[in-house]
Amino acid sequence: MALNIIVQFLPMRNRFEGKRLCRAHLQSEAAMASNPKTFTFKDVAKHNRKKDCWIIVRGKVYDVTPFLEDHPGGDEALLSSTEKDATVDFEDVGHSDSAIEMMEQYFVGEVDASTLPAKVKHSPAPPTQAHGASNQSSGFVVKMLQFLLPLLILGVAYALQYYGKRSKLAPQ
Ligand code: HEM
Repeated sequence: MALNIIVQFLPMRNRFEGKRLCRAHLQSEAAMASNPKTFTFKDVAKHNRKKDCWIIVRGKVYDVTPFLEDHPGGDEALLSSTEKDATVDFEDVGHSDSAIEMMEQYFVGEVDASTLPAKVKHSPAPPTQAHGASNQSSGFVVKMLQFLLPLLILGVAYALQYYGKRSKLAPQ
């Protein structure tokens, strides 16, 4: 029943998008929408080439091979998003609503979340105590030099002037 409703709806959607699809295609598309295929991460990661490029975004798998040439962000952005969970990369770009709508046509299934590789933490390690201390002391030395250097120059200038005068006054 649900499948029939989807099959009836899909031709309208595809006519609107200017596509002509046969009934068998529509039925398989409808079946996939109601019962998506589940892939392991390893299976998806195999599709990592220009001629066969799959990406994972928010747990869903997209075959973006036909979109590589047309992707406004370039094919490299999509190719470098293979073999990983590209959700963060995708979201960092701030894709528009129309980009998100476009994704639907490349949807091929879902990824088994338990097969995804563990997330790598990219946050920088907190500075160690010794590192922080050496930074603080070098900052202090720089400040002292900034204060002392003009005084030192003044002192030398004064001393030169003083000894210059004395040597002039001294009997020949
Ligand atoms: C099925 C998946 C994707 C679709 C349908 C898609 C679609 C689009 C579209 C329509 C744009 C134009 C701007 C917009 O409307 O937001 C765009 C830009 C872009 N996309 Fe994607 N994209 C996908 C996946 C990705 C992924 C995984 C990356 C990885 C980083 C990516 C990187 C970019 C970049 C860098 C831009 C250019 C942004 C700019 O110049 O401002 N896209 N994409």
